Amino acid sequence: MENKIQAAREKLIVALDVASAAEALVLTRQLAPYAGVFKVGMQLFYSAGPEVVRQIKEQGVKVFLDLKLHDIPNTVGQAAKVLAGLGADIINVHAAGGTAMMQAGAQAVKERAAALGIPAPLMIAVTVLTSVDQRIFHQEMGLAGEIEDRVKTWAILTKEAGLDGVVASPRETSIIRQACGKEFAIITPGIRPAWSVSGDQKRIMTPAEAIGQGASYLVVGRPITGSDNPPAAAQKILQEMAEVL
Ligand SMILES: O=c1ccn([C@@H]2O[C@H](COP(=O)(O)O)[C@@H](O)[C@H]2O)c(=O)[nH]1
Repeated sequence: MENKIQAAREKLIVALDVASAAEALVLTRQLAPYAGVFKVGMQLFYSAGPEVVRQIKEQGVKVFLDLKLHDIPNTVGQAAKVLAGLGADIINVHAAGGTAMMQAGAQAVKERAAALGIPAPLMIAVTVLTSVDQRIFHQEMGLAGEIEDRVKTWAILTKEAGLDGVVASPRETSIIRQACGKEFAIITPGIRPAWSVSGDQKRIMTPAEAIGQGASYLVVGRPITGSDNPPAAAQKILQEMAEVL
């Protein structure tokens, strides 16, 4: 079982959606025994600045820099070059920006990492946000068809553009895995243990279900960070993941 707990730890990403480096570092120290990767999103990055990436990495964990770049190819390439220099282990763009945009980001990241002599971070594309359901997809976004078909199309586009994987709901994991193969990274937010509330997340699964579907990584934020006892919540999730590995 200890090996399975370790394997689950490598797959658990904690979303540090907090307003300061101090809060993020307290959570990282408390939760590092249970999670191998910590996610810096827009709230933390915009409030604490780039230095927070290095501070979190000093705790001996990996960093997923979740800034979801989405702009014209030149702008994304230049921004990705800056982000690659921060030492993050995972960086992302939006698949909706298209092939040229994704390639510009991926190429800039590889070149920058090579110039610095550091390992290139995984370059990942966000497909359809997990807060989107069929109604929002059709009526508000004006998009036709089923969400899972769009996710599959964008996952294939992402792979063909040379990126390493996608962010998607755990509900689309098996369809992506079939289309893109076992080496393709599938990062799944929208994780809700049975004992937690869904909040703004729409396309959700439990940690055990997501692992059972073949997700590479599970992103969990509020069920852990919003709990009265974050280490206990993380341990419970880790145990649930390990049981199906
Ligand atoms: O489709 C997406 C893409 C990114 N996220 C991010 O994941 C975490 C989830 O946090 P919870 O508190 O567990 O809901 C959050 O940082 C999002 O920005 C996502 O949820 N869905």
